[in-house]
Amino acid sequence: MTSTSTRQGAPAIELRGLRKDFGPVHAVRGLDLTVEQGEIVAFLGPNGAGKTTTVDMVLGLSTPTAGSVRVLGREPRDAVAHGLVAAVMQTAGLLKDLTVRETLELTGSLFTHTSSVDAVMRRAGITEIAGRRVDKCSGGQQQRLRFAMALLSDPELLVLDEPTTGMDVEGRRDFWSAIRQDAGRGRTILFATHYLEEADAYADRIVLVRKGVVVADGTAAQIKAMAAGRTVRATLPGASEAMLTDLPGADGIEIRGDSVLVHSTDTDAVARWLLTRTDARDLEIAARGIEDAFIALTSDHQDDAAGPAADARVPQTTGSPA
Ligand SMILES: Nc1ncnc2c1ncn2[C@@H]1O[C@H](COP(=O)(O)OP(=O)(O)OP(=O)(O)O)[C@@H](O)[C@H]1O
Repeated sequence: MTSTSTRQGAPAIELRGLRKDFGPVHAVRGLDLTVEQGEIVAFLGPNGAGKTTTVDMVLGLSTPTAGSVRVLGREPRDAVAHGLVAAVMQTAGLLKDLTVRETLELTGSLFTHTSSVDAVMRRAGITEIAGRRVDKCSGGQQQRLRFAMALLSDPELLVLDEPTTGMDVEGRRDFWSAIRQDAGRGRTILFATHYLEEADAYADRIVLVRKGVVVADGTAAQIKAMAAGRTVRATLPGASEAMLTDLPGADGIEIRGDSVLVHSTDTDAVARWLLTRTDARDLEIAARGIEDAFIALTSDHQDDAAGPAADARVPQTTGSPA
């Protein structure tokens, strides 16, 4: 990789107080994040959390309303111009009449320094489809072609924005296996995704965003630990929110007819309170699935002033994960 062009020791990405407004929409609301060189970071969050808006600013495609972005110690556009950063975007256009090899040769002709077309095809796992026309490639193969295009400049930082959206299970697995093998070479990778299991399987570190700010930052194990919790289900005739305002330790409460579901990390306290302070009966306590936990961490219940996101937050890591 072109390490001589990188500022020595500079973080791969440094975002400070980053904000982006689109008129009245506050898409990013004061986001701080440091990604060290060599880290593989998943940028995870629900629809509209601000992932793409942030990625666009990292790539110099848009400018912040406030705050700063540094990429490998440089302004984003400068880093991109030096070939230090490349992106794999779901929507990036491909010319459908060209073959895979022709696409890469054409892209390579735009750079002064490039890796060989054969080498990037090998690394992206598309050597066997070199002669195939782009419009005959599956969605997954097209994404691996975009990955190969991104590798041509041998970038220090690779940014992937929801790279596997719409791909089937096999396509996603092949895509990630190619990315993972390449990441072994020390490249920094930031990928935005909706898929918790992808973040879990492929990232050293998960940064969870919600409404334009970071709400959790840690290893997959740390995120899962903070997302851990259980659900208390009880029958409570005539249940209402007003009856449950003093309920201790609830991360979220759902009322469905005469049933109450309470998400909590201290389900003993919840159960005790329900049994002693209300007419609740038929209590069941069950572990939450990881998807439920993710929803709990990023749901609107987190808006409460003393919301559990603040309580459960994993200390922000500024270096590589242990
Ligand atoms: N160009 C724009 N003009 C107006 N609003 C925008 C624009 N781009 C994004 N937004 C809004 O900013 C917020 C953040 O959007 P963004 O696309 O960054 O979220 P995201 O986390 O990438 O979501 P998704 O997972 O759905 O792709 C959303 O409310 C979105 O509607």
